[in-house]
Amino acid sequence: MKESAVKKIAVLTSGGDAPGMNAALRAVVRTANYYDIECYGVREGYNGLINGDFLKMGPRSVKNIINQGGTILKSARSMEFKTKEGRQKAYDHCVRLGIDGLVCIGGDGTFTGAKIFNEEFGIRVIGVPGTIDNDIFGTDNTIGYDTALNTAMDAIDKIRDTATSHNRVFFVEVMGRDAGFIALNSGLATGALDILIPERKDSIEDLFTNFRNAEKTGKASSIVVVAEGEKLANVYELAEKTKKDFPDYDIRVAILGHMQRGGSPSCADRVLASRLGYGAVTGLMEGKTNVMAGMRSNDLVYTPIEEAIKKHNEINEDLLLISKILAI
Ligand SMILES: Nc1ncnc2c1ncn2[C@@H]1O[C@H](COP(=O)(O)OP(=O)(O)OP(=O)(O)O)[C@@H](O)[C@H]1O
Ligand SMILES: O=P(O)(O)OC[C@H]1O[C@](O)(CO)[C@@H](O)[C@@H]1O
Ligand SMILES: [Mg+2]
Repeated sequence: MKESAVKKIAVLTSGGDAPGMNAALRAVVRTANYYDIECYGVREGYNGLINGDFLKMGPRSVKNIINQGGTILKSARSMEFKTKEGRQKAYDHCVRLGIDGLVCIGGDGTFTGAKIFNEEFGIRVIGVPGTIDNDIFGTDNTIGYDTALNTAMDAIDKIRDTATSHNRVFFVEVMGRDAGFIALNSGLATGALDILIPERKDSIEDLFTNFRNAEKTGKASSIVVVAEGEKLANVYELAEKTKKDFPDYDIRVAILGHMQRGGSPSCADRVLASRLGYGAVTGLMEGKTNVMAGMRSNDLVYTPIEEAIKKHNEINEDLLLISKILAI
């Protein structure tokens, strides 16, 4: 490899934590070490950058974390980084330490911040997609999504046991403030009667038609999976509306919540995190900046951050159709 474009890099985790962030951090630190690049960890996302909360990291600083959920660097949603003054403080710390490249592990908000930081101060930045939401263009999956999906699936399977035993209808809310990927795939995987996601315009009449069709085939219990960001109504309102039209239904609501963000990363997430962490460091070394390292069709690819956040991963409408056909 020709001479590296960076000599001293920093890495941070930001936004909602995601299983596999630690595996990505490990990959960044150890790849940097392999290529003789100094590496600093930044605590608590962009807040640590603003407050100068850096720690020098070497191969042993990331021992025993490949299998750990959460992020040992901790994460934050930093309001101050959204201000010019906050970013100036962050840049001053980078200059003081001689940081010439920054690896930002997080979601679309984290990438937006990284892009602005790069454009304002010229410091090299590279994004690693770490979010359970899977809402980033330029990578087939984001780190943490597979684990969260499996956590949601396991939980809904358990709800199915009790729903079936009591002939009940369950509205289950899964995470995704603006994205329906977890809802769509966990719903398909658990045989949900209906799946409601923010990317699609849903109607209560369609939902009720599904209930009626299910009744006709003798279905005695049902699960409806609803993304947190569903626009039609939240799970409690959906349950209330349904009860009005179907007074005989015994309805319950379950919100899976933050359990979906925790836990040991799946094999797929650990492999993805290792490959993208490696790709982030080698990308910076090759002089890449303002891009995200992603995995598409099993290949490491770099996408401009602008595209990664603007294009948003597309929902596969076929999955909704398949789910509808198979659920009744
Ligand atoms: N417009 C912006 N300008 C500067 N910084 C930003 C901007 N948007 C987001 N950030 C920074 O990125 C952080 C993380 O963003 P956000 O809270 O949206 O999470 P995320 O990275 O999208 O992850 P997830 O959606 O998985 O929780 C914000 O708290 C903020 O510090
Ligand atoms: O933990 P917080 O800050 O309430 O954020 C919750 C949001 O974060 C996410 O889990 C993504 O990290 C979204 O799915 C969810 O809407
Ligand atoms: Mg986000």
